[in-house]
Parts: sequence; structure tokens; C-alpha cells
Amino acid sequence: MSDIPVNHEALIDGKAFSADVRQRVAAHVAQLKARGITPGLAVVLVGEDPASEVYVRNKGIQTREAGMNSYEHKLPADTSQDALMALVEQLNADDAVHGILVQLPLPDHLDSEAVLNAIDPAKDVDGFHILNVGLLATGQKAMVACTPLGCLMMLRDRLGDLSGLNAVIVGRSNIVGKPMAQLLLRDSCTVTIAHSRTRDLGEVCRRADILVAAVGRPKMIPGDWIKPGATVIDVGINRIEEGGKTRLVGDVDFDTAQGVAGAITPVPGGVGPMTIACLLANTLTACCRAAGLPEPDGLTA
Ligand SMILES: Nc1nc2c(c(=O)[nH]1)N[C@@H](CN(C=O)c1ccc(C(=O)N[C@@H](CCC(=O)O)C(=O)O)cc1)CN2
Repeated sequence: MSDIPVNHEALIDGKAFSADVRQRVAAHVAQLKARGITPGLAVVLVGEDPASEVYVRNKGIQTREAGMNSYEHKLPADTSQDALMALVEQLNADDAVHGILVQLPLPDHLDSEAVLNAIDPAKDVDGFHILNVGLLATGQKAMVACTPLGCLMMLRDRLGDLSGLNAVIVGRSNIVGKPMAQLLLRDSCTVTIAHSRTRDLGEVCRRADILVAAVGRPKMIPGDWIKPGATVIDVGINRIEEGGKTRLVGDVDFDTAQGVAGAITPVPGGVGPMTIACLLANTLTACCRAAGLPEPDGLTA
């Protein structure tokens, strides 16, 4: 954000929202623990990517803060595919582990798709397993990818019933764009997925009551692409250099967008914090399902 005054009424505070989600998860975990059940999340990090190390550390901290067990597996960058698959199998078989997450990106020599599809779908708290992708696409009970789940929670909180709204998602990735589209379709939005080849992208965006930006291009969407009063969810986290300093910006040009949008997520402090909160929510859901207990209200799709 720059020196332009922030319209606080329009701001969707992902930090505060994620704190509330984590608090609700913790309350539910406390009830489970009183029955002798402790949810456990295993996170696997291969290599030493600095950003991944920060995310994995934060996941461990927030998992423990929610009262769950955290199991961290840090493997060297030259770990073989076989060794990684063997660890996944070991975690699949471990009853103390209810959720498994392999931090992405993996080093280039590893086949990410094969690793993700080796995770037990019931423990796939990232929602990336092909079975969970298919279940979501066919409207069945699935583990849902954390970032789109977090976006959905914020949209429902801000707008209530989403049915009939025009939703435009800019970006067609497997981990955000496509699952986001499925979730909004399930909530009866009229959904458009736009991407790099979309013609008249500005025109398409201007039709959106809900605009989700997930392209990974800094400040690509200016304020005059936004319908007045629209709800804007910015999934982009881009590090840019400005005035000799680096800072994080989204895919939306926040300064020009915030005066037009009815509600908007900032970067940082918007969607990002919801990703880890939803990971904890998914781990709790996986644990409840494994124990044959009712799922927590308001923490699933
Ligand atoms: N297996 C997975 N790998 C990755 C995922 C994922 O969901 N599953 N997502 C990202 C990284 N990520 C979590 O893993 C993540 C990214 C960003 C944030 C966040 O809170 N961002 C802050 C800004 C942080 C900063 O200052 O750099 C924000 O937006 O406010 C949390 C988690 C890729 N890998």
C-alpha cells in the first residue's frame, strides 16, 4: 500500500479473519482433546527455499498454537523421488497423523504430481490429490485447497448468500483458479474463468460482482477494470522493487482499486494469512472424519 489513505470500511482484514478461524479451530481441538483425540499435521519440506522455510515454520507454530501436534520433516534438496515417496507412505500409515502437506515448490528433479497423488486422499489437507479435485468438481465432499477455501470464507462473511452473483476469476491454475471456480459454482454464482488469452479482459472484469485475481502479475488489474461496489479478492503475492526497497503487492493495483471496490483484500494481510488458517481447519476436519465425529461448523466448504 502507498501513502494514499486506506478506505477501512472497504478493507477485508485477512489477518483478523484468520485469527478468528484459528481461534475457532483451537476451541474445537480442545473439545477433541477432552475425548483423548489430538489432531496431528505432518509437513514435509524438501530443500532450503527461504520463503518455503518461513511458511513451514509458521505452519508449525500455528499448528501448535491451535493445540494440535505438529510433525516437521525437513529433507535435503537432493532427496530422491523414492525416499520422498517412502516418507509419504510412512505418514499415510501413521494413525497420529491426520493431515499431510508437502510444501511446494519441490526441487525440479522431483515429480510433484506423483508425490501429491501418493498422499492418502483422506489426509490430503492441501486438497491437491486428484481424487479430491474430482470430488470437488462433482459437488461431493472433498478436502478443499486452502487458499480458495479461505477466499470463499471471506466472501461468504462479507456478502452472505452468493447465489446469482457474477464471479470472474482471473487465473486458471490448478491450486487457485480452478478450485475457486468450482467453489463459487457450488454457491450458485455465474462463473467466468479469464486468463492470459482472454479477449477484452478489462470488459470481462468490469462485469464482475466478485473479482478474484490469481495471475501472479504485480498490479495487473487497475481500478477502472472494477465494477463500482464489487468485492475484490486479491490472491497475488508479488515482491517488487520500488524506490530502492522491496515490498509485496497483489495482482490488483490497490491504490486505484480501493476507491471503486465495495470490499477488497489487501496484500499483505488479505488472502495469505487465510491459507494457513484453512490448513488448520482442514486438519481438524480430516481428524473428525477419521474419528467418525461431526465436522466443525463453518470451517469447511
Ligand atoms: N503445499 C503447499 N505449498 C504452497 C502453498 C500451499 O497452500 N500448499 N501455498 C504457498 C505458500 N504458502 C503456504 O504454504 C503461504 C503463502 C503466503 C502466506 C502469507 O501469509 N503471506 C503473507 C505475506 C508473507 C510475507 O510477508 O512474505 C500475506 O499475504 O499477508 C501464507 C502461506 C506456496 N506453497
